[in-house]
Amino acid sequence: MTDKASGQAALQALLSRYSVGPKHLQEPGPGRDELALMAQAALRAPDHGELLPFRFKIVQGAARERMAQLFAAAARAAGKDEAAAALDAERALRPPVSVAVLARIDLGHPQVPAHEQWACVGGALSNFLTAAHLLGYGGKMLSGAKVRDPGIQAAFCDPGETLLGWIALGTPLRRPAGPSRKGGVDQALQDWA
Ligand SMILES: Cc1cc2nc3c(=O)[nH]c(=O)nc-3n(C[C@H](O)[C@H](O)[C@H](O)COP(=O)(O)O)c2cc1C
Repeated sequence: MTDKASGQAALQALLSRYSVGPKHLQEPGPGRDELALMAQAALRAPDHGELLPFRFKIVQGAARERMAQLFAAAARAAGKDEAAAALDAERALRPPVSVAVLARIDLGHPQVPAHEQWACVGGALSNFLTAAHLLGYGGKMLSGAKVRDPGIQAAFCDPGETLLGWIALGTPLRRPAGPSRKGGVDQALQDWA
């Protein structure tokens, strides 16, 4: 429990979170301690059986170059031309920090079905993004067909893991403030009778 005043302030801050795409991110990205706080927030997602069905992998510094090469190779493998491959490589280099999101779903778990584990992964991802926002960073979860590229999967995943994509993180150039195209509370919250 938090006291009401600080809870209201935190809630207002949460309600102002919108995704900020890589085009609108600049240096500096979050540091190691801030990323650890984001991971701590992710760990507060409801997790039936405490299975920890997610992992985050930080891509920063020189690792961004390596990821850019992988993105370009995946683009070529998908039949894209050199200009398109260069654009895909740029996607790895543009955000100051990217964080790969991996799910490890135990399909044979006796108590916790796969959909409950996926719900935890979604909660973790959302908490991570919210923590980034509360620390003053912008972020956006991005995927694309490249998450299914065998070379990229081999580079990021242990056996049995699924690559969801990457959270692009950095200092926002602007604060997006909706409105979202999504439906509102009346669609999301209904009475059951
Ligand atoms: C797993 C996952 C993958 C996503 N991949 C993409 C993507 O490749 N491109 C994209 O524009 N949005 C993608 N999105 C959606 C954005 O991250 C974002 O949620 C959406 O633009 C809505 O913005 P909002 O977070 O401000 O509501 C993805 C979301 C999730 C959860």
